[in-house]
Amino acid sequence: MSKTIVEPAREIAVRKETDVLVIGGGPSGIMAALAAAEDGLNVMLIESRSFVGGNMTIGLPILGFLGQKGNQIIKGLPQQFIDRLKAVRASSEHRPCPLHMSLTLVEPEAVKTVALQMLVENNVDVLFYAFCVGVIMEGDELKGVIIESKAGREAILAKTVIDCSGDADVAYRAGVPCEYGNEQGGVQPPTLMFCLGGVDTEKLRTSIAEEPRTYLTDFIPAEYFGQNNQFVLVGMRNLVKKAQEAGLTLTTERTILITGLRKGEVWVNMTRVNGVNGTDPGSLTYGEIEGRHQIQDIQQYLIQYVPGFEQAYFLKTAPFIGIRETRRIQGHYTMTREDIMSCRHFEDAIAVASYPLDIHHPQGGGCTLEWCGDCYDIPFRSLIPQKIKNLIVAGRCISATHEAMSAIRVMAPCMAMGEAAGRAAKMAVRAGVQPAAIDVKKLQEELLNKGAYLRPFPEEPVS
Ligand SMILES: Cc1cc2nc3c(=O)[nH]c(=O)nc-3n(C[C@H](O)[C@H](O)[C@H](O)COP(=O)(O)OP(=O)(O)OC[C@H]3O[C@@H](n4cnc5c(N)ncnc54)[C@H](O)[C@@H]3O)c2cc1C
Repeated sequence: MSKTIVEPAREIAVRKETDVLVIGGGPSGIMAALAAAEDGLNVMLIESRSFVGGNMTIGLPILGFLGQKGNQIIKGLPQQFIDRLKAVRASSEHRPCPLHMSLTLVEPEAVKTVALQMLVENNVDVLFYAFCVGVIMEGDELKGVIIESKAGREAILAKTVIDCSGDADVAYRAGVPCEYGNEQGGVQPPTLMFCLGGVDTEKLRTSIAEEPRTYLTDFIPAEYFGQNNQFVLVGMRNLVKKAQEAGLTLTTERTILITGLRKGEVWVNMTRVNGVNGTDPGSLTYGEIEGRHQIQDIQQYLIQYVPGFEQAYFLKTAPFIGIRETRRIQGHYTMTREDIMSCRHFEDAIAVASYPLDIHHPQGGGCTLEWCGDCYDIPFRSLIPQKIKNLIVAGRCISATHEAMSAIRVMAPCMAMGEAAGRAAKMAVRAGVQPAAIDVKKLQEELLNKGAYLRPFPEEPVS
């Protein structure tokens, strides 16, 4: 056992008592707080950084608004958020994409501003610069959390807590059984995103459309690039190989580029740091150091080998390294690969998703993708943790296997889960019952009334 010390017990101030407390202001947390606050409950959102948005601020397109058949499957509050972004020209349309089903390009700085505006307008009490580090329990009931900040250690008490930390921080500390990674404990590697300016994206896309044999892309047919100037490019494996043979250190097999909303800007999703544990600061620091180190060769590769990058220059890195996977809770139901591949319906569906299984291998530089051909439901039971009361979990750390998580983790479904969790928390507080005991039919009715999408029920019985 490593060396330990005993920290003396001490009295700490209760900073706030609230109805609903949301931990984490990423895609799921923003929607959870907005939904919970909709008709007047006291809602607080704690975020460790100085802005909301989570991974929506690291230069990624939002994936998953459209399903594999092209229909829009994420609506409701997430769509209202996109509409607000569109009003300030900070979001694209939901563009169909043969690989990702759809991509919605958003401007990271506007995400921070617009999401915060919406939270403030809805009277959500947002607290930045505060880390949730512990829980307050009475038996198996979660009564609140402990936060640490410049102000020291303080308590927040809440009737219902929603864990949207991505890492299941609250659930884990409360004693909810959690899993980490695949059967060998391997997690999908993180990526430090970065952005280049001065890219001739017109030249890039026309080169692919006109010379598909030279610029080979994965899954997405070359003609697609001839159609529009906002796209995600995955592939050019031959060029990556060539650059590696010429001595550049590239840790991924594929070129992954995302056009920004601003002319000439391209976000690069190509650093990979295998073995990083996103719940350990030492490991995260290693990820940041190694991620930054990798950028130099990737930039050189793009300038030397990829058309349109000849005049490219470095603009910025994302505000933090993007963590794909850490803990997942064990809930009342654990979503599996089979649920996704069989497009499964659930009686207690609270969101519909369609994104494929997409596993960046924990070792090596490869990736596996598998499509089910349509949509699958996310059941409410996967948001309800085992053993602990007063807690709902939303976002990438819900109860799902390593494989199923690789599909439900993209941001549009995370937002839809957040909305459902917020509405469920509101119902639980109003009725004075546990989240697990709310009437899920009423939750589904409210979701539909508020514009969310749920699939019509099939004729045959479902579980
Ligand atoms: C490199 C990379 C590429 C990806 N590509 C895409 C893509 O192209 N499109 C797509 O849709 N999805 C993509 N994803 C997946 C997606 O971004 C995430 O799965 C999704 O953002 C998860 O949402 P979330 O709300 O669960 O968590 P997050 O977005 O991680 O948000 C969690 C928030 O909680 C805060 N927080 C965490 N712990 C605490 C704490 N203890 N106290 C206080 N605050 C806390 C964090 O600061 C953060 O703001 C990618 C992920 C990565 C890492």
